[in-house]
Amino acid sequence: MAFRYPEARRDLNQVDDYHGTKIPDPYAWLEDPDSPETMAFVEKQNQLSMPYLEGCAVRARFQQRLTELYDYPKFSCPYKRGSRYFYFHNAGLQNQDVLYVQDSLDAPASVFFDPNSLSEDGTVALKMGRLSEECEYFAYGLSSAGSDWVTLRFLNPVGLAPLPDVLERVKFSCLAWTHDARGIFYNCYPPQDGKADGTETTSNINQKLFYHRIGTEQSDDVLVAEFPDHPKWHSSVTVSDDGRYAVLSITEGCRPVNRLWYCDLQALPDGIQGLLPWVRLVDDFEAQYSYVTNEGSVFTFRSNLDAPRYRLINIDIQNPDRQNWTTLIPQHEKDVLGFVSCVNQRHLLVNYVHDVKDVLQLFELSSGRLLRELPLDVGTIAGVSCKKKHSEFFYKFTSFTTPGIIYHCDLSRPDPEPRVFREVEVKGINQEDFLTSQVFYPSKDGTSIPMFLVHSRNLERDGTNPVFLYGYGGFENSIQPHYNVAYLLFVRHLGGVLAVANIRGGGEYGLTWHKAGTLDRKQNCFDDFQSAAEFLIRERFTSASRIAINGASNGGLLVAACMIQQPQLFGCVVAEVGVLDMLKFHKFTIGHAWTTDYGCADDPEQFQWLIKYSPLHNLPEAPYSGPPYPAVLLLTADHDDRVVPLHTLKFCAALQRGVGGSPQQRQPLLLRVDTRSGHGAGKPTAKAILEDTHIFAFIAETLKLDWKD
Ligand SMILES: O=C([C@@H]1CCCN1C(=O)CCCN1C(=O)NC(c2ccccc2)(c2ccccc2)C1=O)N1CCCC1
Repeated sequence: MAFRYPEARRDLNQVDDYHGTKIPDPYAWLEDPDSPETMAFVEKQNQLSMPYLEGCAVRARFQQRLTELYDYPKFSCPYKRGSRYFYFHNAGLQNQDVLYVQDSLDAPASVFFDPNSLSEDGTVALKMGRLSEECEYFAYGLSSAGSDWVTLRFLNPVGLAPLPDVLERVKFSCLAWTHDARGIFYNCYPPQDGKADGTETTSNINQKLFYHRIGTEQSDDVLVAEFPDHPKWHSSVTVSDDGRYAVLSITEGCRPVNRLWYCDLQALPDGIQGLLPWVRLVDDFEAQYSYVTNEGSVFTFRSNLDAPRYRLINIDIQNPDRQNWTTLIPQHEKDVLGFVSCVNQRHLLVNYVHDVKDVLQLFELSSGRLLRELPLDVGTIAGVSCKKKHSEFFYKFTSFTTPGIIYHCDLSRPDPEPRVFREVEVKGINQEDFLTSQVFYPSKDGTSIPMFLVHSRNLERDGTNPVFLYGYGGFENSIQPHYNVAYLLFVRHLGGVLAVANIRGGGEYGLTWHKAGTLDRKQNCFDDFQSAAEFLIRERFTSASRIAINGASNGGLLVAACMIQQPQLFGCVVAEVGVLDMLKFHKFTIGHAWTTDYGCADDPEQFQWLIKYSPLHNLPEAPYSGPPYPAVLLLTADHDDRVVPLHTLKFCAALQRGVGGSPQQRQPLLLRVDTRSGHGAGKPTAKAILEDTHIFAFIAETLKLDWKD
């Protein structure tokens, strides 16, 4: 059935000039989230989309099964702090995970912090938390309605008495106690005009680094670093394992590179009283240096300096010249060095990523010698808990079909073997029903791209199976196997194939893989993703009209751009919180940080890159007579201050006008704007279940899939 889409005013006077090229922006009025006209547009879109989504044939069935399956107990690794253990737990359907504490691993646990008590709808989330070294205080950051804005508060871990200290305007912040527990390093932004609740689009610049002393007012906090000449810089402090140094990492945007400054806190005659006398160990943006540990003046960093797959280097800050730097663990010839943590004083817990699958090894800190490999199935390490001063550590394993297994290893034992500490089962779904495989397919330029496939064991490769193809492709973000019950329901009850394409732009093979999907090579991401669909069709898993593509954030850009480039290749597109206006993204909230992957339209050459694929600027104009577009579901939310909703609102208006008016367009082009919700982090379980239900019900409806028990 054809749809009548809401009329959206086109302001034909709104034309921008990019280095001589005139670009109309008729829906620019949708950039004001508070205008009555924008609010009316959102309301009309929801009035069209919500009845359709609620009316999808499998919606109730999917929601019921998803709720049942979601309702399994979730645990984080335990964290030993002081003499006690802390861990996050969710009974199954709680909106937010709860932080528990126990005196020993098998002692009864009690609630330490329960964010669920802080809001009726579960939209207040615990974004960050940090106990001081000897558990004198617990600092924690709360965010509301999905916004990136955080309010920091403190409580006494014994008795849980709240302290009066409150720190506001915190965002993208570190949280680092000095070991004397007298105070904490954190970041905040200067006051701004207008709202700061996550519905505003105001640019986030001039982030500063402060030191807050417990028991004082935020207005008395000590400004310890600021960069007035570099408004886009972010800073982040780590306090060294021995408590002596404040290690400062400075980034500009999202490139995996940073300056590395430090301050010897013991050398401060009067303690932290003002801007710190930072020593600039590395004062350029040529590479990334992440603090691992230090033995006295010898610091170990994970770095990509001359090592796109990363390596460990040692820098003696007494002999800081580059020619004195040494390699502790050289770059692996194929695998990417992932996280590295010091444990048991003299060991390094080292993660490698081998063809998108995790490996865990133990090395000797003093020599960089490999001691042993820790047993791990094919999948992903979803969490690690260890400290230099502890001999024991925990790690959590997950995969597409394993919800979570937590291992415990104590290196002080004579035979330190990891043992299963906790394994959760999901009732009602049988791991044996699913087959996970990894394939490699050629992209347009011949590059071999890995892709995970999950489907039922008895799948017929007759070209008729529905496919849910997911991708991201940016910011060095690797998409590794992860447990998602909605994916498993799609496979089990809608007879689908889950496909996760590890396209360029991610970090799957290190920096070269990331760079190959950025700036003037961004089209590689789209080629890789379209090639994934072509591969699945060629290999007779499916056919174009049975393919649903999904991506969020940078992944929303991915699927929107691929749809526009090859509308006949897909049957359904679900674009979540996407970056869709590539000419203006840098103007809003933290968008300026993404120019490291995308470039910026303010630059004439980069404008030429962006205008070629920007979804908002490459949609067909009415009257459209090309191939019908797939069914489209666009999702965004009113408190998304990471990727502001205006991207999706403008794109929706242009899509419904450009394509929606065509008589050949039978599939729906819908937008759903959620409320009291944001980019994704901290989303309450109830909202997550409803959103996944809408997504898969929409896919089932538009691909005409039947539920099979
Ligand atoms: O949300 C995003 C992107 C993807 C990764 C994080 N991100 C962000 O936009 C994160 C925004 C805040 N942020 C920075 O601007 N630099 C980061 C950082 C994050 C990842 C990689 C490098 C730097 C930072 C700040 C302080 C200290 C340390 C790091 C950070 O968190 N996008 C939305 C759509 C396009 C990209």
